[in-house]
Amino acid sequence: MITELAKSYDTIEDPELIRSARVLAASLPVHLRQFLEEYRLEEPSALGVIAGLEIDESQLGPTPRHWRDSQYDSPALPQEIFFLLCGSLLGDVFGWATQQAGRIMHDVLPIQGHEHDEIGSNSLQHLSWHTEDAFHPCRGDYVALMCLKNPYDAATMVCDAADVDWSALDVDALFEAEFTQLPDNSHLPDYGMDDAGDPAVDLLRARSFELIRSWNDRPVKRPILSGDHESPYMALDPYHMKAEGWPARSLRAYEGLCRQIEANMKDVILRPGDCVFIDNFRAVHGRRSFRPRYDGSDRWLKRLNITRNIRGSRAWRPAADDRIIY
Ligand SMILES: NC(=[NH2+])NCCC[C@H](N)C(=O)O
Ligand SMILES: O=C(O)CCC(=O)C(=O)O
Ligand SMILES: [Fe+2]
Repeated sequence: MITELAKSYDTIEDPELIRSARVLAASLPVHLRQFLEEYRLEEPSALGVIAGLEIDESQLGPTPRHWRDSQYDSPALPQEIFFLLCGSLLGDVFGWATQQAGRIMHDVLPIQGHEHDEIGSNSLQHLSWHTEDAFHPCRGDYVALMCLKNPYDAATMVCDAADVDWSALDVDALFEAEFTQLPDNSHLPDYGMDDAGDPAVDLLRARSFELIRSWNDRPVKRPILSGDHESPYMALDPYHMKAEGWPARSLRAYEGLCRQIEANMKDVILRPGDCVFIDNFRAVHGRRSFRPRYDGSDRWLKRLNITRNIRGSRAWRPAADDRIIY
């Protein structure tokens, strides 16, 4: 089915394909749809894995040197479609104007020159654990990763909120709007920008970069936890947090949470064909360091952001069916 579908599209970014995704997903096997629906509704785990998708590495060809080189003629288009359909059963996929040139399907791969930068395309330096897009009020409910290659078993790290002993923490303090979360580096023009080839889009993107940059100067105070006090949702990216001026109680509560998260972090090694859905409210994640090769055989993942409430970002999008947040 996905091989047939792939013949009709040039790129996964085709708005017609993205718009049809949930309708097309109705043709996926019922046990798969059931699995994703239970994962979404019951929250049995912060991690849902669909394994067994066929990947022929010889057919994939070399890992691109940059996400910029991957959008057209993708050798993995059938797999990308499968991943899109599965993700669309959890919610609506979306992208950021300020990340990977406003694409919806991201690449996670090591980029030459980024080895020691704090960004997903680094390698020799670990990627410190975080909530995906923690700084943004429109952050996704899920961040999904599909593995195409991982020859040296670089580990993704995940901490499930279910493994945190909330009774030992000052949960009430973490529900208070006392915490400053700054934008992460992947939304900086240096990393995320590319020419759209359309002056109107380029102008909108420039405004979006400027808005996000302005949050560095005037950080908003927000809670780290939300939802149920016994089994809370969390949003934090400590690398991009500034503890300056926080009340002593808030700081203590935050440090206690970070210690627990670090103690409960687990390695998950993605294998080619694994589609991993991370609950971005119930887990934080990161990645261990590895040595990149830059010879075409490097680790290569695809990434999707998924929201259960696309209307929540309507003020940030030019049209109801536009999936890019500006
Ligand atoms: N601590 C961090 N580095 N947070 C940001 C995470 C990486 C970011 N999502 C990226 O695409 O690169
Ligand atoms: O590479 C991984 O396994 C995770 C990447 C990630 O968390 C990110 O790019 O934000
Ligand atoms: Fe991430």
